[in-house]
Amino acid sequence: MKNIAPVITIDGPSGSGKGTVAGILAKRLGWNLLDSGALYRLLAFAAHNHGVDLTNEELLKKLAAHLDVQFIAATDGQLQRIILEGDEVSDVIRTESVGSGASQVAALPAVREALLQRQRAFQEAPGLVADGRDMGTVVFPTAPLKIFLTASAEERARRRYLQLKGKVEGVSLSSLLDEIRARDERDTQRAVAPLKPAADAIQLDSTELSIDQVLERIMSEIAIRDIAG
Ligand SMILES: Nc1ncnc2c1ncn2[C@@H]1O[C@H](COP(=O)(O)OP(=O)(O)OP(=O)(O)O)[C@@H](O)[C@H]1O
Ligand SMILES: Nc1ccn([C@H]2C[C@H](O)[C@@H](COP(=O)(O)O)O2)c(=O)n1
Repeated sequence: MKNIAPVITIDGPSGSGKGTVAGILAKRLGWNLLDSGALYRLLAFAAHNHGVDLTNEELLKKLAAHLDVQFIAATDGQLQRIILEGDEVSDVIRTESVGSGASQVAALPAVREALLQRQRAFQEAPGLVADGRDMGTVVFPTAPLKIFLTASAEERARRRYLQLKGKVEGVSLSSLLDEIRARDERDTQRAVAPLKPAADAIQLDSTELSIDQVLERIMSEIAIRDIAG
């Protein structure tokens, strides 16, 4: 039964709204959720804690293969929680510096290979919503619905600024825009599994759309395909 569970993939650059939309969609459908970026973030965070250099592909591959992580599904009153080696890290892995480290380790082929099966194991009944950079191109290439969600870099930086302002000290719109552009460049230009739309993905530019409007568009694609029962 495991591999026939349908998958909806949502790929796109940082700050385009993938995680937000994927979380709401999974809850609405009662499906499982894979936040694949969290795995790369966890690896970068664990590497830092264990003193492993972010360019040491051999050691990172081993760390990725043995990453002791637990995803605790969201409930009505609580967001999804992530536990790494016994400690809750749901918030600390969300900083832009961990994101940048994640983007560096994600460019290493051995790391991607080590995390592949772990990601595919999330494909369980009744279905899976998976967000990331290569969900539709590499991890779930036969998914019946693939969304490629974008927004202008300026709008993505603005969203991130609003998200972090008041929570993180010294956050500035211009440095967030620089970081977003640097991450876009690394994620799209890497040799292995670069960020790009799958040939059969529906491209959605959310620059001028609210979260509800994005969800509405995706729900109509789900209805057209009749994939959620
Ligand atoms: N359509 C939208 N309009 C306005 N704000 C949005 C929209 N979509 C998402 N946001 C907000 O933008 C911020 C970033 O969204 P989110 O974390 O979902 O992006 P992401 O693509 O998953 O980023 P990352 O890949 O870095 O994890 C959040 O604060 C979210 O509430
Ligand atoms: N499927 C994925 C998911 C993430 N990454 C890398 C590239 C991102 O910059 C970084 C952090 O992801 P985020 O949490 O911001 O979605 O991880 C990837 O290469 N492939």
